[in-house]
Amino acid sequence: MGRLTETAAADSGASAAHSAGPPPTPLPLSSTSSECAATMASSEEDSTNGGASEAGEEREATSKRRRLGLLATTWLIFYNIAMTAGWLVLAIAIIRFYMEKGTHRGLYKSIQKTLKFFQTFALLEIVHCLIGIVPTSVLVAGVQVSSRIFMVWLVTHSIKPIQNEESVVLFLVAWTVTEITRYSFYTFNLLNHLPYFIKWARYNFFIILYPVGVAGELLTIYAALPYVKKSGMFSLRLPNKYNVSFDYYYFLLITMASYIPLFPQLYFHMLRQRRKVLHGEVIVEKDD
Ligand SMILES: CCCCCCCCCCCCC/C=C/C(=O)SCCNC(=O)CCNC(=O)[C@H](O)C(C)(C)COP(=O)(O)OP(=O)(O)OC[C@H]1O[C@@H](n2cnc3c(N)ncnc32)[C@H](O)[C@@H]1OP(=O)(O)O
Repeated sequence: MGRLTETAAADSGASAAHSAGPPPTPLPLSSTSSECAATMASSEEDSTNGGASEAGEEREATSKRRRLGLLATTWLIFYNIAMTAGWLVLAIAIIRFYMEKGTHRGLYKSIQKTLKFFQTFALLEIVHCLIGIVPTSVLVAGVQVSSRIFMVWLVTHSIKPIQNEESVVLFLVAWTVTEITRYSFYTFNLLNHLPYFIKWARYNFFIILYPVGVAGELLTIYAALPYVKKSGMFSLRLPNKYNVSFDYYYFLLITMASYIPLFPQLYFHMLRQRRKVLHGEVIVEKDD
């Protein structure tokens, strides 16, 4: 797979573009996501810019909403509120479990239904990109969501003996904090009332949480390997009527290896988003 995104950041041009009014943002929502070649300008400048910046932001937000359409905006607000609530419920359940039991053993079992429901619901994020109501690249969202779905259903749900591993707690906590921040960011952003600390959290927490979450995922898959090898689960041995063989053990090894090229791309994508949103850089992104 080639690079997920390519970025040309123009630091100096950004502030000039902003002081002249709303930046020349094309219509990321009107182009198809597979094209996903969009020039995106920042939605906020340094707070030092004061009223002019706020007026520019207001105009940009209004024109963005108009482009998005009432139906899509209403749906996204509903979706983001539901997801924020879902991950909040999960956070409360995790904290309560620890306070009552004082151990992580049994935690996964007690929260698994909520986790499975809301993480599976997140498949809609790929649909949002495909139909063009959010400007995220299908590829970026696809890798992010599918790796989570894979972890939930094909690893943690399917391989019961690993459910009490500490590494499961690691990715659970990283995902939960990330998603509460991310979905509340989208919600407030759509409502045009985004508190700065949520924006700050959205584009800073991931710096630590992404590596923590990925470490948790990789350690969990690693812990699953002996069970998969012993049980031969999800594997197809020859001879069989289809004349194909599949070994889930090697599939897991390949999946672990695929984090090496894929994770840095997601991480650098987020670093670019951070520069765009928090520091006002103009970013040109395109899919391969
Ligand atoms: C079959 C097996 C496959 C296995 C594959 C294995 C390989 C996997 C390797 C990598 C594995 C990663 C696993 C993940 C682990 C974790 O999550 S750990 C916890 C920490 N995680 C994070 O911090 C996640 C960070 N990632 C994300 O936030 C997203 O997933 C993202 C897709 C990368 C985000 O990208 P993007 O959407 O481009 O960034 P934003 O800045 O948030 O949004 C851009 C614009 O889009 C608008 N938008 C997006 N979604 C919505 C929405 N739901 N509602 C409204 N608006 C939305 C957003 O407002 C932005 O708009 P503009 O302001 O106009 O730019």
